[in-house]
Amino acid sequence: MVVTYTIASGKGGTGKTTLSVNLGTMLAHYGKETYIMDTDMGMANIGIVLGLENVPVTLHEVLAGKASISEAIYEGPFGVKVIPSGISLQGFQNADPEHLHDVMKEIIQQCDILILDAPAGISRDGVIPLAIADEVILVVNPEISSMVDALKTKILTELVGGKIKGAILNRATLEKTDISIHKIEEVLGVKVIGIIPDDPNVRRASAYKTPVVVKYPNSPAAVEIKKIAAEIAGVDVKEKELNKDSNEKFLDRLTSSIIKRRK
Ligand SMILES: Nc1ncnc2c1ncn2[C@@H]1O[C@H](COP(=O)(O)OP(=O)(O)OP(=O)(O)O)[C@@H](O)[C@H]1O
Repeated sequence: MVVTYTIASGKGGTGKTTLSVNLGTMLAHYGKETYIMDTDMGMANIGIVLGLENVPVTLHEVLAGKASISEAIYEGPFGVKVIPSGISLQGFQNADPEHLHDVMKEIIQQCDILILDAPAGISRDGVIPLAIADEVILVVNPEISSMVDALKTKILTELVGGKIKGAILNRATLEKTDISIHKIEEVLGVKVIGIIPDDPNVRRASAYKTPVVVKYPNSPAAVEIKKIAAEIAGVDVKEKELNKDSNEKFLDRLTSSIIKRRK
């Protein structure tokens, strides 16, 4: 059965695109036919982070009725399929998000998992990916403003009949001021399904237009993303593949520090 996940947050810059691209890449690596679609049509980033910014056909043209979806599918790392949105404002203006559901129906005929990278903020168009996915994953940073916006996104998702799978804490640090997992779960009323550390390798990898799980597979952020992907894919990934040993101390320290903290 196909599963569609929307990666959302409310607040901008929490790591939605980073997670969409890296989770999608790993899900493909673990044998799932995975598609990533950039539904952030105004501020499209997936094409940029994967070096697909100059492709001739994007989701914009498909939603404007000028191209078919098969023309807008590109191959990414580990065979993940990518449907970028265009970067031109004209293309954005011509695209009709109301057609997104029909496009999605076509794609799910050919894949196991579809990941929708949602736009930040609460807009009419931004609500569509929250409503049409099977499950929404909230990406939060360990700060109050991120939590407040994630809570709004959760409420909005439920209002439009969507379902939340859980939250991923991204850019976690050992700072005492970081919000604890306990607090996140209490405030959002959802489970935290992954903790990804703040890791300079993420930005380093994006300079090479390559996901961190590919460029720096043993970095702390990559290891945690691989764990989340393995869980979603339902595969038992060997510790060697996760490079658990070399990262164990850092990640264990980070996780227990975050879990223990109470605000
Ligand atoms: N775990 C991390 N460690 C360090 N940097 C990170 C991490 N996750 C994301 N970043 C960086 O944070 C910035 C924002 O990430 P990203 O573009 O994925 O966020 P976004 O939520 O998709 O943003 P937008 O709302 O603008 O679409 C990028 O520069 C990215 O490289």
